[in-house]
Amino acid sequence: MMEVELQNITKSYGNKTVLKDIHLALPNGSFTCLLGSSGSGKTTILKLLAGFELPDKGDIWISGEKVSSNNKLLKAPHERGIGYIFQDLSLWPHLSVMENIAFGLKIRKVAAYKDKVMEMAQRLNIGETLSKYPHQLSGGQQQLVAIARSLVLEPNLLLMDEPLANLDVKLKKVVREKILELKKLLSINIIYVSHDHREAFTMADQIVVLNEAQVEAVGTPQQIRESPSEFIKYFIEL
Ligand SMILES: Nc1ncnc2c1ncn2[C@@H]1O[C@H](COP(=O)(O)OP(=O)(O)OP(=O)(O)O)[C@@H](O)[C@H]1O
Repeated sequence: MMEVELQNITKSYGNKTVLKDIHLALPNGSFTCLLGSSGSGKTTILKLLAGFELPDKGDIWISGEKVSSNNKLLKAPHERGIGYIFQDLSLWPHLSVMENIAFGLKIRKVAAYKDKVMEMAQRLNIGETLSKYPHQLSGGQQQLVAIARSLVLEPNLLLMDEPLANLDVKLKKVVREKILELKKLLSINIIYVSHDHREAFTMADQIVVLNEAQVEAVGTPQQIRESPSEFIKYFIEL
């Protein structure tokens, strides 16, 4: 089954076409990286999936359900079972780590929220930080809090927009390994935006390369490496 399908999606802002007749199908259980230069429409795809923006044309399907059709919203963002992690983590500075991670669960009135928060924090090795505040944590720990806050809501699909961009090389490695570990453990679908092709090639099982509002190539890292177009050779420095 396809977890996500974009069918003939077109999106413009003013007279600028950001996505042009995009067709994408991402199978269940996949870890997909969207690669492409700045302004190629990667974040726009995530926003369309999350329901924060609507396409001008085309249908979007998530977990077998049509969530938008042309510029009509059929399923609201909070009903889509999606977690979203921005580059700017948007942690609440005045709330403890425990309260940050519990935020969505409390809104949903989940009675056993403390147990769920503690279990997720243990999995991510941030159990010791629960009573601290975001400014008392390292960049990597803050990143893990943002990931915990999304995963504790048990989304089917996790959208990550350059989540490691602000971390140093060592922390990047640690968080990257954690993400892969969780992906296996929770069998969650991930769509991950990156500028860094090395990151994409080591983490993803499917890569989508965007170029000038269109899909340049889709394939496993091996397929992309074996038959790269001229643009991909240039972009990825093959
Ligand atoms: N709300 C908006 N209003 C007008 N233009 C927008 C809006 N959001 C995005 N754009 C434009 O759409 C294009 C694609 O933006 P998008 O953020 O999807 O690119 P991206 O591939 O994620 O880029 P980056 O790698 O720099 O984050 C850019 O030219 C951007 O300026």
